[in-house]
Amino acid sequence: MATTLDLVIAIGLAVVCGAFLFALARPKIDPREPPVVSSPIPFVGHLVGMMRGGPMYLADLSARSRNPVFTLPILNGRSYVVASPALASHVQRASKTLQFDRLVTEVIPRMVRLDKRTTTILRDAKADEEKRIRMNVRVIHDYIEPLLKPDKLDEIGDTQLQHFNDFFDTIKDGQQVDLYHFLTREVFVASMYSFYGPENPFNLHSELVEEFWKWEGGLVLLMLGVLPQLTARDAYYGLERCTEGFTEYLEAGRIKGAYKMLQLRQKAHADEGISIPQQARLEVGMCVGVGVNASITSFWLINNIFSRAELLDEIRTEIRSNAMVTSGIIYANALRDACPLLNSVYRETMRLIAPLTTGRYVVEDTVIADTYLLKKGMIVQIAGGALHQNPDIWGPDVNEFNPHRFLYHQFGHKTNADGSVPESKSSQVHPAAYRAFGGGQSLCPGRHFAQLEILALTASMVMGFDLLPPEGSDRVIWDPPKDDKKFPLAVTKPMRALNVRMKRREGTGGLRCVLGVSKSFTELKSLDALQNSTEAT
Ligand code: HEM
Repeated sequence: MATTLDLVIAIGLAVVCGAFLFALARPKIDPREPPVVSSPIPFVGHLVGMMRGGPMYLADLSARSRNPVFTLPILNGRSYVVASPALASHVQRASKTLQFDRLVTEVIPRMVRLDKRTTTILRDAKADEEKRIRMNVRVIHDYIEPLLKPDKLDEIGDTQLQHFNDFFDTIKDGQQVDLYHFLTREVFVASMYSFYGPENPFNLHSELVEEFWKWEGGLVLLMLGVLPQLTARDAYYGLERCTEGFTEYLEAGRIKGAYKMLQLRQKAHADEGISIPQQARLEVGMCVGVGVNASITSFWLINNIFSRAELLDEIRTEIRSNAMVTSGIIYANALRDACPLLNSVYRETMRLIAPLTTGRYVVEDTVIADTYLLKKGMIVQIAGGALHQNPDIWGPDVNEFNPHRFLYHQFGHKTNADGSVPESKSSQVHPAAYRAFGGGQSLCPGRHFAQLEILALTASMVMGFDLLPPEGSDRVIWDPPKDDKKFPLAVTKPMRALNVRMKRREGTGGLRCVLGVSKSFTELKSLDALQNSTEAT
């Protein structure tokens, strides 16, 4: 019979053997690599931490480590985490050897379950060797970025705003809604209409809208790929149904009604020999970019404004004075160019809900800032959560919503101890600290469109409606907790419904938000004054 001593010896031996094996298997780290931050659980500790704590896990590690970049040993490799704006810039600039597109071609096939053949086409393993630009990068540079520049948004922006205007017309006075569901679905449906045309799958088969959100909501589990029909059932079948919808759309040639950039993108896929059902999967993936982040951001922006009565008043005054020619028309371009408070609140909202981590694949050993060695085959993460939550960057109120943080500059200012925002250039935040739209090679090409649509939707709500407690309640319970413990593929969602009753403000029936691109706001104002004086005489 084993004695207690035998047991102690056995455990001791096991610990020694375990430590020996661990030391053998541990990756050899070059002293020039960034300092290591270990986890108490070997091999998988950081993976588990990231899965369970999401962006906040990296933010916590960064606060503890206080190094601008550090190394996380994971399995038999490692990942580097960048937590300083200056180093983020260095990583962005080294785009030849720290590649975003290599990572994308690893992630997309898992997201939309591409077959091997299509995955091989996307990865284009010989591209670097043969000095060719991968197809997905070409599509972004040649079609997507140029056709989403501010001066190209007239037509598509007009369609989107028209969709919003029609939507607001259908709202019944006193209608009760869960604000999150209500707004996200409208922004998503409008975006699909504007980008994929009136015959888009979601317009023809409205049940696909919820199928899409089921897929998007279960993406992380789906991408793990362990028996996805069982472990990520809703996401799996949501993706299959949306794929069927897009297959029918492509087979029927309905892409002819889509925005030009998507037609060109689809042609590039077809030219590479990608089959229609596989192209359909790539279109489902594109819908995340086009329709998800802006939907969720609109909700938080509206929550943040309406939950603060004084701020709501100030923003109403700003829009009325600076973006409305007559009481019935809001000029969307003036929202962008002449409403600093609204824009500041927009950016501050995203600072708090978009702790997005951007990755780069190290294709060759690279030294950044003449100091840190990043080894080939590893992944570098620019940790948006760590950067957005750092009091050394943003000031002592980093965790608070400060509507004035971006009032004087789009990069923001580090606040004073009392939360006031200095105007001085010396307190201006480093441009690479703000990660809501990524940066460098992966800077979001849709950011101008996003700003246009989100500000337009918000202004229409702010000027057109009061949001009151639902029947039977005496107050609106604003600020739902954020679901920020998940590994972020998109901006953070709320963890509960936000129920409100929508009351139309007096005299705002027929309110429209339009682009008014052809003339500056000042010109429009003077034209209006002229017209009014002519009418009066
Ligand atoms: C508030 C709204 C939005 C946010 C917060 C956002 C955020 C981002 C971020 C962080 C990235 C870089 C991803 C990475 O580095 O890993 C990105 C990429 C991208 N976004 Fe956006 N985005 C928004 C709206 C849009 C819109 C409206 C469109 C299209 C109309 C769009 C299209 C894209 C595309 C195509 C990419 C991929 C770029 C590439 O592969 O180089 N986004 N977005």
